[in-house]
Amino acid sequence: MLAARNLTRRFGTLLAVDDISFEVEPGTVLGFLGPNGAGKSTTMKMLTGFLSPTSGTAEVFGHDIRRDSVAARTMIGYLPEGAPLYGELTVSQLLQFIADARGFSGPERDRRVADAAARLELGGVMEQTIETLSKGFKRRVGLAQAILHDPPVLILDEPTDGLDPNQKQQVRHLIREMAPDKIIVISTHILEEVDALCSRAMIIARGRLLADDTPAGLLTRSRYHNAVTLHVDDPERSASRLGRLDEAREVEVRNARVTVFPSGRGNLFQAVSRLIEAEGWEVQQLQYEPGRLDEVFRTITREEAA
Ligand SMILES: Nc1ncnc2c1ncn2[C@@H]1O[C@H](COP(=O)(O)OP(=O)(O)OP(=O)(O)O)[C@@H](O)[C@H]1O
Repeated sequence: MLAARNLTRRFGTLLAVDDISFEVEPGTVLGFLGPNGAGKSTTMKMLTGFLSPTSGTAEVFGHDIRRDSVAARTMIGYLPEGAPLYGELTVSQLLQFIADARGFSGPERDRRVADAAARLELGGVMEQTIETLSKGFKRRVGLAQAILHDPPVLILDEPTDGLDPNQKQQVRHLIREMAPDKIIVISTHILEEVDALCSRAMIIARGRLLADDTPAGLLTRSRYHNAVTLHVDDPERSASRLGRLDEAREVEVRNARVTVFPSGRGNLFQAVSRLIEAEGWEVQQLQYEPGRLDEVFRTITREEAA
């Protein structure tokens, strides 16, 4: 497994990462969420041995990243922020160089390079120098070098940053495909990505770990969790009627939409549906709300700031 043990990093007087600890098992895609400057990249750099912690450490399947660095790094594939690469090399040269550095030679080296290139669809740019590639292709070359040795742990700093919608889908598909037997840690600003990809999510702000849960668990913290939203012709009148339901705790009207919050008694969705039918309301849209991740994110990170 991958473990962070009291990871802490200072830059001068700035406490960028403040005593972060967690453990991750194979089969997990862990998403780091947080505002700009929260400490996500710094945490990832320390997990990969790229940056020394001020205190604390990380462990990869029992290998301490500080004391047993080579063994730990062998088990990690890392996509750094911005994917810094050697611009003057061609994609083929870079991947061969990485394969050499990872200890492969002969046909095995060629097979690894071909396989990583195929998985990231780099076939058309293999002989192009990296500095002439588009941002999305650079990102994909960065991903190819991270997965080339098929490591059990992947640390990917904003893996879909700069990719067009098709490429985003393709990279998410690749991550999902690799997920069952690996530990994958990604950082992202895209909340829908957490829902689509992650089995676990951590919210980090000001260097501190503020929430550690499944995406579904985070949604239960939303005030919209289990609420019902409807688009009706006369929202104010409907809202006042809906507010009298025993199943409703509170009603809110916003942008001509009525949201009814559950009291915890009975089934709110059924009660709202029955009322719509009984009253003969014209309803354009009726929606059950699992919860809103953007609201949970804002609430948790704002509470911290306050
Ligand atoms: N080498 C460095 N020297 C000084 N300060 C640094 C250094 N690296 C990072 N920081 C600071 O540490 C804090 C955390 O930065 P970090 O890059 O880890 O945030 P992040 O969560 O990855 O942000 P983003 O979402 O914008 O990528 C920021 O305030 C940043 O300016």
